[in-house]
Amino acid sequence: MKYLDQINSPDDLKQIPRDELEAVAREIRSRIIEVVSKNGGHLAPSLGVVELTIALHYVFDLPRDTLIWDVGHQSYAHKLLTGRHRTFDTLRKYKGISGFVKTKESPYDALTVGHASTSISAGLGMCYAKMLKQDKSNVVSIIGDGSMTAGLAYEGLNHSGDLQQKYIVILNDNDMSISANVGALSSYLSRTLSHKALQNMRNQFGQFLKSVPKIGDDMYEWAKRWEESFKTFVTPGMLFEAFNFDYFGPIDGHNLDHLIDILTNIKDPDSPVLLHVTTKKGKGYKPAEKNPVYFHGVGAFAVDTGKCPASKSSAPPSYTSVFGNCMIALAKQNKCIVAVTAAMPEGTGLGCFAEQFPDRFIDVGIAEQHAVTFAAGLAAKGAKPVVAIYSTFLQRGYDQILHDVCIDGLPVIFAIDRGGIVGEDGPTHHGLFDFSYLRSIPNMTVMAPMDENELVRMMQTAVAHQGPIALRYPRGAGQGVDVDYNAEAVDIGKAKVLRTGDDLLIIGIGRCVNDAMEAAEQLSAQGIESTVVNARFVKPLDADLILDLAGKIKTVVTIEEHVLAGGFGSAILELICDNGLSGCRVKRVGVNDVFVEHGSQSELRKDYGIDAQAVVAAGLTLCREK
Ligand SMILES: Cc1ncc(C[n+]2csc(CCOP(=O)(O)OP(=O)(O)O)c2C)c(N)n1
Ligand SMILES: CC(=O)[C@@H](O)[C@H](O)COP(=O)(O)O
Ligand SMILES: [Mg+2]
Repeated sequence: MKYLDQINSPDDLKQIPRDELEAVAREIRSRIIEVVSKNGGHLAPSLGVVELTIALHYVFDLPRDTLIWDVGHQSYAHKLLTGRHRTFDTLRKYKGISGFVKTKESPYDALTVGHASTSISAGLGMCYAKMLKQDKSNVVSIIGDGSMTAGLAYEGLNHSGDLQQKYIVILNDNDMSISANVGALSSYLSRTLSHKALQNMRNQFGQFLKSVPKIGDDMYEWAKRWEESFKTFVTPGMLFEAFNFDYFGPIDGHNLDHLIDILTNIKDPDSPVLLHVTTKKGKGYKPAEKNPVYFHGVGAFAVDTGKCPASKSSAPPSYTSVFGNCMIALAKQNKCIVAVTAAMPEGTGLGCFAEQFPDRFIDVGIAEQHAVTFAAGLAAKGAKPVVAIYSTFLQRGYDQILHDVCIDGLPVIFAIDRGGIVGEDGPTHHGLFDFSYLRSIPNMTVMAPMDENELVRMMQTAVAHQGPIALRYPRGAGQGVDVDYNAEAVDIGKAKVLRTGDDLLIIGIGRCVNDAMEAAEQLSAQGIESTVVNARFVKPLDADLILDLAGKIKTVVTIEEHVLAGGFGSAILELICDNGLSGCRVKRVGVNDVFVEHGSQSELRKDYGIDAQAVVAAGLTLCREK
């Protein structure tokens, strides 16, 4: 590619004549579409910021100046301009480059991101650290309108206005989150001239007014009020002006010349500046422009049609789709059921629910803390809220779960999707900590289904339960079992023996129960007969059953798609130890004390040892030591 082949850093970009940058943008779009059509990824967000990315790399002195991309899912152009054009084919692939901004990957990646709305707080911190070192280089955070719905963003804005650091925030407003954006963020009508000279003239005029004897101050205040009311009327940047940011915009985020001029004007600010740019999500690829929701995060697709290969009809339904169908069935029976999502209606399978029960479907935006406490309020007044939030994003609402739901034991259901290894999104998105962060909270019940039919049964259990309860299930296809949406509930704290054998006890939780069964078959072929238990509950454990079996068999293997620290296996160890079961030896299969990288779920499960082979190895070791 004529331009990308010669760009290994932003300095190379600066050598390109300004009137050829549009051609660079075309090449970048073509490269992004080419690779994402094969690897999958966040196409629409990245296509929407191609010009903005070029302008930022053209104006600022990277990596001395610091760019912080919020979420980082829109960073493909940034990667292509910072030496990753030749490795871009490995995007999101196992041991390839990440689909998000990642400090380990490049000196141009200032912060590892993936969870939304962190860029303002982190950027302010970087500003302050630079100030302490008399480092006058710029810090620029780029945050989307969807990510501006999170409270954390306002905490950062509020503090920025107080610290008055030399800081630039760019609001990339494409009027979309993953779905249509929610919340009161107003659409912006006009723009404020940003030219520094005009800003200087404004300041000089103010000084002149103040200098007029006797009436100067009053005239200045009057002029100031007039300007504020004009700006408030014409460019409602008042939200940001209230945070002591100088607001500029909104400007066309696809007009390269305009962007370069304005960024040049606002560079090296004397106080916090917010530049509001409007962009089109999916810009430059018609299917993505037409359907930015679908192309927000997409699998492999045919470039000419924009169509993804039809999923094999034989593929089992996803846990997510079964959850969505189950919610509709339950809501028909129970008028109290209300679904709450944090900006992920499609991802959590609630799209159809929202259509059928619009009054009982609430999307709070990217506001997981609010979602949980809002649900606590719903429950406190008789509703039966189902909070559907991915495991990794629910981490953001931990205190709200503990403080606002569990202390009072309010009947909130947590439908925790993406539990376990999620695959290509990598370490910022794997849901590997929820057993630990939930089971330590009094009044909380934690369960995980072994298959999609058991998910339905556990949802029945959850709706009937009069207290906080969480069920956690994985990303992707189910086990291919029949699903009975009228199946009866499972009894809380009761496990199920799936297979008997005297040589080894294998206890699995969630989808890992299937690995346990596979391992038992492999061990049987080697003369080792196992009892396999589907634990169903992380809390409360089926203590009587587990202690009885472990006391008899003495060799135990646990398996979970979760970190070992504080997870399901730890709970089994605590139970066995606390009950003085002597001579009982336990091996836990789970994720060691590391962050799991990105790749396919199957590659990662194999690489991190969360599979039948790992159970077989642990079982053989224990039995040989008998
Ligand atoms: C804390 C958190 N919640 C939810 C998500 C899922 N998520 C990723 S991108 C996104 C929408 C972001 O919208 P915006 O900031 O406007 O960026 P755009 O995709 O429009 O460029 C959401 C909800 C996340 N990454 N982090
Ligand atoms: C960027 C982001 O956080 C989301 O788009 C996330 O990647 C969605 O994950 P799923 O693809 O599992 O719904
Ligand atoms: Mg957006």
